[in-house]
Amino acid sequence: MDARALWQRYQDWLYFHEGLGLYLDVSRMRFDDAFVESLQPKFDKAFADMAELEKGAIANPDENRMVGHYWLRNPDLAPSPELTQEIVQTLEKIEAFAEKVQTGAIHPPRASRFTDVISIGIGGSALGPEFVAEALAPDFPPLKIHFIDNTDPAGIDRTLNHLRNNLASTLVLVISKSGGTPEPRNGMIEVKKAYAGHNLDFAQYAVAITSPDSNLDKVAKSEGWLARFPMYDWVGGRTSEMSAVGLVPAALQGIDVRAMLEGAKEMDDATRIPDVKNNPAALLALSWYFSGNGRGEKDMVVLPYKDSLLLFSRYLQQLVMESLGKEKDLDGNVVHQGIAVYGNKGSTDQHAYVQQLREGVPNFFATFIEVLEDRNGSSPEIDPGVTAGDYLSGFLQGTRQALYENQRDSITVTIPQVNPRTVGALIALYERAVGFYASLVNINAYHQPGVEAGKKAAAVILDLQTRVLAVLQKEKTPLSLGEIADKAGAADQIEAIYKILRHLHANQRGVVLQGNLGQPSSLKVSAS
Ligand SMILES: O=P(O)(O)OC[C@H]1O[C@](O)(CO)[C@@H](O)[C@@H]1O
Repeated sequence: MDARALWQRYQDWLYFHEGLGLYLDVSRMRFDDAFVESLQPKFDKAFADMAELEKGAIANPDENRMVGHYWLRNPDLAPSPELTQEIVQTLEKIEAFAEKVQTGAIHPPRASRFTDVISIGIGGSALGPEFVAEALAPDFPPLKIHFIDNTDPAGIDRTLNHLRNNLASTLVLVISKSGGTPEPRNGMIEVKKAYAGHNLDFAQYAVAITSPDSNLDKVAKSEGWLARFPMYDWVGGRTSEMSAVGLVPAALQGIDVRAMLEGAKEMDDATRIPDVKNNPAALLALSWYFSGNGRGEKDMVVLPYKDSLLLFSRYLQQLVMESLGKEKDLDGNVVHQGIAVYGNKGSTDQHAYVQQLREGVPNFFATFIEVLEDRNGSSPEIDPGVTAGDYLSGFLQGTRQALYENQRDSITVTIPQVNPRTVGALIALYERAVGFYASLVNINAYHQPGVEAGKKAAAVILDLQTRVLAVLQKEKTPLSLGEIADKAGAADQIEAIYKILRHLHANQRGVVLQGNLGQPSSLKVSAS
């Protein structure tokens, strides 16, 4: 296509949301009109499915749940007055709590203000808060946020070491929808011990964000934690940023949560329009479908050209891959769906993997996120008439063009600036696009059966560890791995047993390995 025709295509397909100042350009995805036409029946169904879902239909059949994250930003849409009221009241409660913490009306026992906050959670209970903190927290927030989003002991130590002198003024959020996920539970227990080690009463620092009556909720209630906020069963973890999960940490950092909700609401309104060309989420879903033949054959590379949006790709990774990565479709056929997502930020990535994007395996499509405003205030000139922001803008355009010339398609989302409204809108845009795409490929976007397999397998390993340690404690003489496996009644688990013992040995946990470490079968194991 020559430059003139491309310019025409750009204008023909350009979507612009006036209220948000958001543009979506899908002109560099090479679909034609016939393709768009062919997807129309699927889109008719996707629009109808979405309307049902918003009315409260059970859209997550295996978990028998409604899917209502859209109601969080427009509570009047909730299917019952009780739900509407609950959403409104929770938001008011969050704002009141954040204000009291910031003004010192709620303060820790030994300090006049909370200065820091540790947010403990994983997956949907971490990625949204992390993305939003990186994107929107002021340079000098009223409370500085720190995350524990894993069960990595060294990671937990690092966070606690940074806070060693401030623990007495650090609030702790424990975020877990189920209230039973091992990683946040472990984080909570370790942090609780650290507080006890400093003679601090954890309950006076702790806030729970979880489903009412979950294990976490029960602990928080019985121990009299500072506050508890509800997580609703009709909000999935990966779409929970605008529930208490995301709003509590955001509000504590002084981020305008109402503006975030407003931006999301405006985007939700725009993505309700049942017309593909005038619906930005439908345009995204169409582009994804085109690129990967409706089978996820191409990866989504997300490249925001703005440092503060660094974590957007990580956030989208869960939203897209946990929602779309499914073995079976809604009719039970094995389909192995999904779209792989990765990315970091431009122009930084141009000096890393963009080389492969331009010349290597053409197994992806790019999504550029462009921010029109360079910075708050004016920019110095780097060269005559040229600023650092001009470079950034030039690099984005240049990369988009270089990819296109080499048959690599891309989408560009442009926002006027990174602010609570546009971040709320971006989240809402992708949430809806994922919903539409799931409908196009006929899968349930709202469950995650695959994640359970890993959790169950880990539980089996921990149980095996207990059995193996019991065997070793009884024995006087060193045993081979095979002997331990037999005695533990787990002859078929010898490799797992070896790895458990090697890990315990490395951590001086009462296990000694003797022999050639490179030849596991030569090892003799004893309790120390
Ligand atoms: O908030 P929870 O219940 O601790 O779950 C954390 C994450 O774990 C998952 O359930 C997957 O294991 C995600 O869907 C969820 O966001």
